[in-house]
Amino acid sequence: MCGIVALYSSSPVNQRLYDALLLLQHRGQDAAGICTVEGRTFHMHKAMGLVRDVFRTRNMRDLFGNCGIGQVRYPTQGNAGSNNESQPFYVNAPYGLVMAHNGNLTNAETLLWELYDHDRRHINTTSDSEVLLNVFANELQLATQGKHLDEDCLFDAIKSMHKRLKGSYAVVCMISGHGLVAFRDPHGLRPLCIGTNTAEDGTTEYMVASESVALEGSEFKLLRDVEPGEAIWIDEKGNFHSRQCAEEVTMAPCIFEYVYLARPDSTIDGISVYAARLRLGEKLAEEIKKTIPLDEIDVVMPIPDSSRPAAAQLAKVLGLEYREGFIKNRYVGRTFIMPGQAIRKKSVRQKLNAMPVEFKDKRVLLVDDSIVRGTTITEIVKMARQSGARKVYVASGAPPVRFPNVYGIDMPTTNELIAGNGKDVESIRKEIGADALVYQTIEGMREAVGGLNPAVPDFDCSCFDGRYVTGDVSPAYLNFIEGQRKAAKEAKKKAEREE
Ligand SMILES: O=P(O)(O)OC[C@H]1O[C@H](OP(=O)(O)OP(=O)(O)O)[C@H](O)[C@@H]1O
Ligand SMILES: NC(=O)CC[C@H](N)C(=O)O
Ligand SMILES: [Mg+2]
Repeated sequence: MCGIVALYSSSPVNQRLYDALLLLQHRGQDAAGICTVEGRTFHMHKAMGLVRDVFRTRNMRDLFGNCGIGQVRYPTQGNAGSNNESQPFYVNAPYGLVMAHNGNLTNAETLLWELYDHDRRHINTTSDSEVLLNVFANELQLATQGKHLDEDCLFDAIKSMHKRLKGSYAVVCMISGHGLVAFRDPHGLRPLCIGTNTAEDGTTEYMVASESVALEGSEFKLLRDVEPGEAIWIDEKGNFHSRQCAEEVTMAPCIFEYVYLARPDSTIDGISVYAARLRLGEKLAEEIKKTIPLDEIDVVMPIPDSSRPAAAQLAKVLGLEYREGFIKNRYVGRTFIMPGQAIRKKSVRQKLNAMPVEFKDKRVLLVDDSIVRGTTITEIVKMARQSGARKVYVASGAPPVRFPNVYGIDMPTTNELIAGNGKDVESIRKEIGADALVYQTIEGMREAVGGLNPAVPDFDCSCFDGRYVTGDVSPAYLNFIEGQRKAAKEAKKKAEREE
């Protein structure tokens, strides 16, 4: 889950791309990059770090042009912590292409060898996004052979590309001299929306972004979501074209966007993330009623930040007091999307601090949006007890996360999940040291989110139910990923020892 953005305007875009990336920062903290185009020349700056650290005034000044794309990265494949794998990626033929990707290709390995052996293309990193760019480049090259690039050949190229790719991909791309392209995979796994604005000179400006919050922050109006499988093209003259390019479309956006990933003030596929979180709180309240006598709970507390709407609504529905017992250090980023378990663990304590006055002799119900590796909640339960809580109950707005995610969230192996390998709730409760543990049900979660837009027929809930909508994720593939992860960890340890 990276954040991506594209902007087409009649005036310079550098500052507004920067501002949009700041609004998407919660989607990726590893690296950031912007590429603009001036005439046929690309200007790019990208590096590891947060948006505010990556871009200095001198870098911003060099980003000339009225069209551009940007990305904030949260790595899922390839090297985390590598400057070379920050995005956008560039390839010089055909035309000159730059691309930013949110998602994860599940057949990157196969494509890599096809690109070497058959398409004669060189990939210089271990990122699946560079693979994706080169598949697109190859298909565009073939579709435009002996022709000028027009709507038909561009969309034909995307059609052929969809046939080769597996996994999740929301993409923004610039073709030098030919404008801006954006597309979404046939399941719509990762979000992508379009907004418009009327510029001072009366022309229409377009922005495409992972989340509507990025559009609104730049005073754009949300036009609509990009449909699963659809591609849009804003040509060099500013004309808008769109076409469905996938043969089979089965919409199933990732439900985890609503649970945790997206900002609450975004609307994705017609569903307000905030409204979804309130309803997740209501559904969770029903489960609590079945498990913990309400007169044994003195106070409900959120684990800041993402669980706040659900916890507040849950407290309201149950008629319980809602208090903020944990204060968040606003200068520490999101813990879950940090690379490496050691840094995640350390960050929880740096990020959240308990206020003893809210805990002393109380029976507290702590609500989090999700429990994934259990890093946060294990520390938090300890902190609540150290602060004098008499009883510590825990409730999770999402069901147990039992299966790896292969569509752009970094949970690649079952063994690192606290509920992995079918572990029962009682064992998890003991492991986190809570007096009671209540999870949302899968049906409750689906109803809470899906009930807000019946036009979304299905959701990807693979990390909860093990059903992978792309149909190509076998146990052998999951083992392969697990092996890759282990090898990467060992290589890193070895490198550290040799340093
Ligand atoms: O079980 P874990 O592996 O610890 O992961 C789950 C936790 O991580 C996330 O918080 P995070 O600190 O990333 O962000 P937030 O401030 O948006 O809640 C999420 O909201 C849970 O609190
Ligand atoms: N989370 C994402 O969207 C990651 C994009 C890409 N797979 C990478 O690792 O850089
Ligand atoms: Mg959290």
